Amino acid sequence: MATSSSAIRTLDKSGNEITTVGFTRFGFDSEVPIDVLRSLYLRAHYVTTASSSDTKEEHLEEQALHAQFSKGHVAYQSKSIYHPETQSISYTTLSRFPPVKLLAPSKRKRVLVTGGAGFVGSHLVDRLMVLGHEVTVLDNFFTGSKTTVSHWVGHPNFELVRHDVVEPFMIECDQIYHLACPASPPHYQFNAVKTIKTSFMGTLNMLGLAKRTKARFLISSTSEVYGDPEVHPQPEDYWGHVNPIGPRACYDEGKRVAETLAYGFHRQDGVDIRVARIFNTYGPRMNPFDGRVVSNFIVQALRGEDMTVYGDGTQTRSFQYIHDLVDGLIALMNSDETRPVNIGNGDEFTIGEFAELVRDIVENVQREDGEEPRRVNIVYKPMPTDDPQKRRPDTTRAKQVLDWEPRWTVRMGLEEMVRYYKAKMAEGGI
Ligand SMILES: O=c1ccn([C@@H]2O[C@H](COP(=O)(O)OP(=O)(O)O[C@H]3OC[C@@H](O)[C@H](O)[C@H]3O)[C@@H](O)[C@H]2O)c(=O)[nH]1
Repeated sequence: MATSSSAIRTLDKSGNEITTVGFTRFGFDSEVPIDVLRSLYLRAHYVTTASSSDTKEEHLEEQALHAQFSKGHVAYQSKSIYHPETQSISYTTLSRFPPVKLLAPSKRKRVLVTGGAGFVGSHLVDRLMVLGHEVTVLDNFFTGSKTTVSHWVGHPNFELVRHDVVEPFMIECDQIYHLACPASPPHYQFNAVKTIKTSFMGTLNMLGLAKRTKARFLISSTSEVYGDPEVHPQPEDYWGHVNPIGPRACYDEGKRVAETLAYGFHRQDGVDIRVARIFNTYGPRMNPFDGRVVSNFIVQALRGEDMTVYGDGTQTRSFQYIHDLVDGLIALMNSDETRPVNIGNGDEFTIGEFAELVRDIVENVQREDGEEPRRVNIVYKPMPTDDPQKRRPDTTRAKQVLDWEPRWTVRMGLEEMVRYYKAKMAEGGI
């Protein structure tokens, strides 16, 4: 097994090295070393029984890619074995779980994460687990995947339940992060009725649970509640500009009604609610084929395919890295703020500029890895109906009430995500 660990240095917006993510806010410590998290999302999923020298070389390369990040956390690597001759895998669990904090019972929370096997959910779960809490994941695996959290299966603090939130669910818990809902436009439009049903009935069921158990309830709302905004950047008191009958309505109107439900339960029944309006977020474990712009662009550039810009590429988005979002969600959950709070990064790009940035970063990473990059073309495709023209969060409230602001530059986050997809490709996962 390769032991190279020339770890990649990640610098934050002020030029300081990022070695940990999280912080202590409102008496809740969310800080964990970034290497431990990386060892979970950048770990190799299996080792190969090398029958040919070719396979062995490929495998060593792939191990080296993972090792660059995980600084030798090999103790937590899977020992599953891939047999190339028969194209089969002998699965094992992790050789050892990563250490989790030993918390006093008064500090240990029982946390329910709906949609915990999705992109955002799985990173939140990793963080809460390493911090020493008891975590239950509910997921119907429609867009989430068991593999995103399978490294915790069997841990005494962890439980994974296949369940669809449109059906009621009962459990004792202290905090509920309600994330369950497809989030990528092609996925949420695939079955529009199911999407709005998930937002409405799922949120109704989980608010009912919060009411019964007196758990604190955080809903993951979205920048899409602002629709195609006429105010820029978007503050939380902007009511939005949403087409109630368009193809995006199942998601944006669904999230708006979910917020309405949350405030209904808050006012009528005293449910302790938190509302996070999440802006475009990207990072490892995003499904490479979920159709959103960051995953599409990186996968296209890595495969040497044309990068598809929709419309003329003048529409804008502001992109936040997953660890900043998780910091913001945990800070909000543990704060006293019951008003909606935007969680997003203010670095705004036109989609045309963003395509060029992603292409440059992919080429740089390929060069650093000693490969000859092949310049891909940027091509233009029709603009989807009701695609918002501009989007940037006003994060004044998050700064004031949570003392939170994004630390990751878009470049740093993209580099890590490109390396993650590269490693997945080397492993045959893409
Ligand atoms: O291949 C692509 C994909 C997307 N795009 C464009 O890139 C922009 C961003 O598209 P995405 O699909 O990534 O995301 P959107 O901003 O449209 O929606 C997102 O908003 C916030 C979240 O709540 C959701 O995750 C998602 O709905 C859009 O203008 C889209 O048309 C491309 O130009 N090319």
